[in-house]
Amino acid sequence: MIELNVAIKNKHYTNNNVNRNNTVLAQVDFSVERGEFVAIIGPSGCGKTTLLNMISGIEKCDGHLITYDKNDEKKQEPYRVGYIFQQPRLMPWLTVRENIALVLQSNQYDQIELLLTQVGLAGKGEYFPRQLSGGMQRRVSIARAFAINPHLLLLDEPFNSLDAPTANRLRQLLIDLCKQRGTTVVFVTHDLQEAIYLADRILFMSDSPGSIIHQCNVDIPKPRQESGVSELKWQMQLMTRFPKITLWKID
Ligand SMILES: Nc1ncnc2c1ncn2[C@@H]1O[C@H](COP(=O)(O)OP(=O)(O)OP(=O)(O)O)[C@@H](O)[C@H]1O
Repeated sequence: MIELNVAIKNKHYTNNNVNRNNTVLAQVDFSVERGEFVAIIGPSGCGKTTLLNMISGIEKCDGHLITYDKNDEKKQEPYRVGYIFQQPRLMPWLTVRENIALVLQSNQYDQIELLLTQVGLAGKGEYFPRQLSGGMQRRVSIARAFAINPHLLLLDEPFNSLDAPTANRLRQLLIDLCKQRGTTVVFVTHDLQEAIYLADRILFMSDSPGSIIHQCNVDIPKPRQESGVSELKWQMQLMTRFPKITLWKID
């Protein structure tokens, strides 16, 4: 069953200061199945964040078609989209618990402890963001996104600039939470190995203006081992001539 349909003819920004239109996306068409984990990979500046912003509704997209599935058992509820940004974007003056409570109704606060335990932050609810490491702050942003139990979760290079073991632990945490809840995911990255480790399907974006130029299913059982991921990475590189590769080790 289709969860998300995207049909964007083109998206441009008007940069008044240089009196120019900048076309960022052109002919971006794809669908995502319910419960599917799709990674979108492309070079810096090809429009990945813009695409997520359009899907989430942060960015206006008049005339484009972005439709969500309102399936039977959930159709009485508002459609919920979670978004994990490149930076954790926590409110520095609020505690961990208060940062998560921001997205909840007061009758849902009892979930917070369970979420903190699930992301490995039991007992850290009264800490302020400045008292946490970078990896712990990302865990809070993951807990906050899952707190609304999203139908669709969008992630924009959420594990950038973390050391490899921390990033690997958070990737596994993401896989576990999505599996438990059956969350549909669109995950943006510029790291092919990360995409292969996480995704059921990878969409490759061209350089600016961005459009989808290839797609590949990742038919390796999870949990994925480093050898299988590396082998598929080289095959995909050959097939797509995708130039930007970051190597990291799966532990
Ligand atoms: N609000 C804006 N106004 C004008 N131009 C913008 C705006 N937001 C993004 N752009 C331009 O759109 C293009 C794509 O930006 P975007 O952030 O979507 O790319 P990206 O693929 O996510 O890049 P990265 O991987 O480096 O994060 C860039 O040329 C950028 O300058």
